[in-house]
Amino acid sequence: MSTPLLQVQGLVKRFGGLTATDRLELSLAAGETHALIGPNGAGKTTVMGQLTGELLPDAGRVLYDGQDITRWPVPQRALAGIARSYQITQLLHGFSVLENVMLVVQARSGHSFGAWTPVHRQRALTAPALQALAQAGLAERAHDDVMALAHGEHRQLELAMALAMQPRLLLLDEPLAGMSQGESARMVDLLQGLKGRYTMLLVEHDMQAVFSLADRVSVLVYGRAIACGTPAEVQADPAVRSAYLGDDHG
Ligand SMILES: Nc1ncnc2c1ncn2[C@@H]1O[C@H](COP(=O)(O)OP(=O)(O)OP(=O)(O)O)[C@@H](O)[C@H]1O
Repeated sequence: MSTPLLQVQGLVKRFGGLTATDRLELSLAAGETHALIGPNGAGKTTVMGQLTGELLPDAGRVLYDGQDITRWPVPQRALAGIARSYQITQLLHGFSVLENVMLVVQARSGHSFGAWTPVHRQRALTAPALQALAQAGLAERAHDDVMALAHGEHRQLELAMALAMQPRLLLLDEPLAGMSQGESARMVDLLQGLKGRYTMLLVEHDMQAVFSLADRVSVLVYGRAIACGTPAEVQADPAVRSAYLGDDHG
């Protein structure tokens, strides 16, 4: 069996007396879509933060492509291909959708394009930015001001910006949050189209979406993974049903 793209081993994160991540084990094969679910406060966002490098664990290791990245800072992980898509509050207003994504491409490229002619520079940034927008279903909005986007399109732009990082591991933090039914269905379709091309870790409260998208699901309760398996296995697990899916409540 090939090395998993992501391995989380014995991860622990404490906030004072609270153990938000409790000896977590997680493994994602390359190309897998893995959902992390659990009730409010279970520790899902805290895990995401430790994968991006925004939070440092108190114990345990994070291995990415076989390398120990536990202490790597955020930019190093991003350049290695770990991208997080979550609600971005700092879009550049007054700039187009395309220009906002081009800035991500420029940051990702790691150089200033100083020696390039404007035409070459423009092309080097535009083509990958347009490709990311197309993958996120926003190509036709490329030249509109970001302010003109509807909520669902805003979330698509966040996905495009994560894709512009050319990730191998895509961390999706509640991509359906606040969406209408129609917008959710569109986003699920888009994510369905990305399946297999990226390794994805999905945190999401919409169970219908989770069970339709994920190859495997890990269930977190009080920071601990109480179950991990296919959507069918997890839905049938008695511990999951009583702790999370509300079996006890009919
Ligand atoms: N910076 C922090 N300082 C102190 N406690 C924190 C901090 N961040 C999270 N917590 C606590 O850690 C626990 C896990 O929080 P976390 O946000 O990771 O849960 P979650 O599963 O993402 O919840 P939700 O589904 O509501 O987003 C919660 O009890 C939360 O209050």
